[in-house]
Amino acid sequence: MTLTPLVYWAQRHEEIYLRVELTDAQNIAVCVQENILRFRAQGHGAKGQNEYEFSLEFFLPVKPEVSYKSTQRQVNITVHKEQRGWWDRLIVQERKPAFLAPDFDRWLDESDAETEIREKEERRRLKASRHKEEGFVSLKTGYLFVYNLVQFLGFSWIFVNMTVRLFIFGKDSLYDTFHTISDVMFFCQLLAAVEVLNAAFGFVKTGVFPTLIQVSGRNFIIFVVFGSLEEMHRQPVVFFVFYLWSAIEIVRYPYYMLGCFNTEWKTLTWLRYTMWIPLYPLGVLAEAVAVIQSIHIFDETKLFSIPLPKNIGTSISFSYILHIYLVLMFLGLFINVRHLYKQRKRRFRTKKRKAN
Ligand SMILES: CCCCCCCCCCCCC/C=C/C(=O)SCCNC(=O)CCNC(=O)[C@H](O)C(C)(C)COP(=O)(O)OP(=O)(O)OC[C@H]1O[C@@H](n2cnc3c(N)ncnc32)[C@H](O)[C@@H]1OP(=O)(O)O
Repeated sequence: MTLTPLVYWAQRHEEIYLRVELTDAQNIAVCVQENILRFRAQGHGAKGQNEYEFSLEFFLPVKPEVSYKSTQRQVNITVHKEQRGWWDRLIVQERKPAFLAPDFDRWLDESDAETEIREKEERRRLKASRHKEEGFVSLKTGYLFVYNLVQFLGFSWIFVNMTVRLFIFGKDSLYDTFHTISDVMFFCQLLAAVEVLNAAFGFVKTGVFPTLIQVSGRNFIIFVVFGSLEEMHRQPVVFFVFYLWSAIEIVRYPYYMLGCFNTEWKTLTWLRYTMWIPLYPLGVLAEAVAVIQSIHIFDETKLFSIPLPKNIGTSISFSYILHIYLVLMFLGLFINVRHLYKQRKRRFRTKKRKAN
């Protein structure tokens, strides 16, 4: 006599779930042919240890591929509907066989199943966007780390080179700073333009304006005042400007590098948010000296002077721009000192709050 196990079923829009009540099922054979599912297995069912089998002809077409998973207590079968939809019943016969019952553990009505799909979709979407976000974050971190590393190496080379040369050649080293250092300084300062973009695109949590002032201020000095006037190349002021710039950067960039990995070294943080106090005014002062020294050279050489129509005059000297720039410099100094003061307060206030 054929023994039939108890079979519980539930459906979703795309699948049918069958739970066959057989413990320690072995030699399981499940297949779907001509829309009929046939099951046979040995196991412990309602009639003890025996061979059990059943077959079901589905209400609507299903795919022939069937998957099952056997656990100690039951065999779970999943069948995929040929077409997505909600079935009125499981099998073609209107009268349901005695061994078949709804699986109330998995039972959902149509609208609940739709909600479940929507929730699943939402979860999948969230996971995908989190994945994308994580990918973006790690790409951003990698990019920032490499950028900061390159700048750190560049400015360290400048600082160490200048220090060593100062020790070896003493005062003489002040006169050829431009020749020995300017290439690397050009490179680092050009690259620093990236910082304005970083701030503009929100890659780093900072204002665009202070960064713009910083980068354009320095680039004006190095490319226009020093770069375009050979007479400026041998001025000791080049040494002071470069030394003051690089002194802060060999601290600032490693601070950012650690920040990329949410790490911090307290001494470095303190230096980053303290060294600017003497360095920034000194740096701007050195730059102002350079600008003042260059004024008469621009006047004499008429470099960058703006030609005027003959009836008005000869030309407008670039030194007028430099005078305006001198005023802007101190305005820029004021804006950035205020910005750095706020950053310092924010940094140390958060630290204190965290420590409490
Ligand atoms: C419209 C144009 C007008 C032009 C007019 C020109 C006038 C020019 C006048 C001024 C001329 C100035 C010339 C410069 C002279 C000198 O430099 S003198 C030497 C001393 N200098 C300094 O001490 C200044 C050094 N520079 C800076 O500090 C910056 O460039 C800054 C823009 C002034 C301030 O930096 P900012 O990013 O705003 O502050 P931070 O606290 O450091 O950073 C904020 C958060 O952002 C994170 N972050 C920033 N950059 C990076 C990065 N590259 N990588 C990773 N992370 C970064 C940083 O970690 C902070 O995050 P939190 O730690 O989470 O807070």
